[in-house]
Amino acid sequence: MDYVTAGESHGPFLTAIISGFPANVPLDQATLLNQLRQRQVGYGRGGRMKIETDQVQVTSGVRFGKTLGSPIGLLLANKDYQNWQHVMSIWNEADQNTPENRKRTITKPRPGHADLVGGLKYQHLTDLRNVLERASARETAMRVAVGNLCQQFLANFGIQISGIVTAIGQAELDNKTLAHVSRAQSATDFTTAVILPVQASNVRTVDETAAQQMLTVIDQAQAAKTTLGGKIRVIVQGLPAGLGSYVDAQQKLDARLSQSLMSINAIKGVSFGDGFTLGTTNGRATLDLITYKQGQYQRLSNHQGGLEGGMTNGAPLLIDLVMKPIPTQPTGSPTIDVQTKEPAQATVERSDTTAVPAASVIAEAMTAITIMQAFCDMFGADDLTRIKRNYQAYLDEIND
Ligand SMILES: Cc1cc2nc3c(=O)[nH]c(=O)nc-3n(C[C@H](O)[C@H](O)[C@H](O)COP(=O)(O)O)c2cc1C
Ligand SMILES: C=C(O[C@@H]1CC(C(=O)O)=C[C@@H](OP(=O)(O)O)[C@H]1O)C(=O)O
Repeated sequence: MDYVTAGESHGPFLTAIISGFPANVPLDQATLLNQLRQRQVGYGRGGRMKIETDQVQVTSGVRFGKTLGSPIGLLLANKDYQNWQHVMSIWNEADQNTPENRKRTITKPRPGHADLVGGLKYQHLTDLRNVLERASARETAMRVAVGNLCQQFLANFGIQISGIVTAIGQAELDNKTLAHVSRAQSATDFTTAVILPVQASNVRTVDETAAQQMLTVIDQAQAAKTTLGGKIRVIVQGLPAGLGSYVDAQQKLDARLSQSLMSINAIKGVSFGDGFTLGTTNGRATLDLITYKQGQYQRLSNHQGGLEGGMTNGAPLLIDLVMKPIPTQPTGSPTIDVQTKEPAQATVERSDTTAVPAASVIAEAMTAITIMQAFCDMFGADDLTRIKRNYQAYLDEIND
């Protein structure tokens, strides 16, 4: 299974083509649309999210609610395109010289964005909009759609992925709450508790008090005309041991997950299990000791985050991400105009105060894509029933 997306932030559509998605997988449209909505509604988003109501259309590869095994086409209209038709004109060269377009031409690169280096690399210095339109995180709407189809596939095997906000700026979940959501004493404890964010808060965290603090720091940042980043924990429950491999660098699942999660805009770090604290702990305290109970190998702890040697070990995956603060500052930031080479203020368009809640949804999607790829590598990718048979045979073999 693989996919490609296309689309500019203010262009007419985002599109995706997914190839190699197995046949006969039931898909639910409401689940797909709800996941897209989750990406949009996070507290701290700017004006753009008031314009859009992301509604993805499935254009191929699905019939009567089930996949056909043929490429799945997805189409998502940017409502904001109505306001940008001339600026984003696809064929009409004359549109380049309208006063409206001249006003929207960008020559003052924003630090923290792809603007400057993208302009140098692709020869777009006369209008950096040619860079930022694709570098924008708008494209992640389509990745969430692709990822949700993967989540729906994985649900057939009891695999559940939760992306939870653990910090926004200084407002952080306390250690006890963090431990509660992810560091139970044995691997089996995890499978009983499905982790869901507190829905009402719109910050996708798991604790009401922390949610209130997060809302407050977002309001404070907005009032102070600055922006915030934060942290996210992704938890994957219900995994079999053995996804990924130790035999080739490219097959290592921790490496593949890192690549896919780091590809989310503004994510600056990924760690697994106890992560960076492993570097300051002694070895004995970090081992997840092995037991054998009721015909299954189990672990007494989960310091490694469910991965050993590039493979899942049957414990839940625990992945932490850090997101930098939104780079565009409401008051602008000093830069250099690439036409005049003179100091200038970077271009400011409307912007989010924070997008950590949205990124937690995108993180679920990227994790689902990578896990599904590893799953299909191992159990096949043609037909759901056959994949289920292969999966069951493997479980019977390793659990005997
Ligand atoms: C969901 C989401 C929304 C974002 N919204 C904005 C925004 O409104 N303004 C902004 O400056 N950056 C925003 N970003 C971050 C930029 O896209 C990102 O920092 C930029 O493309 C540079 O990429 P890098 O930070 O990965 O190096 C957002 C990121 C995500 C994931
Ligand atoms: C459009 C989305 O996020 C955008 C990501 C983004 C950026 O620079 O990454 C900048 C903003 O775009 P605009 O300039 O149109 O307001 C965000 O709104 C989205 O998440 O769907």
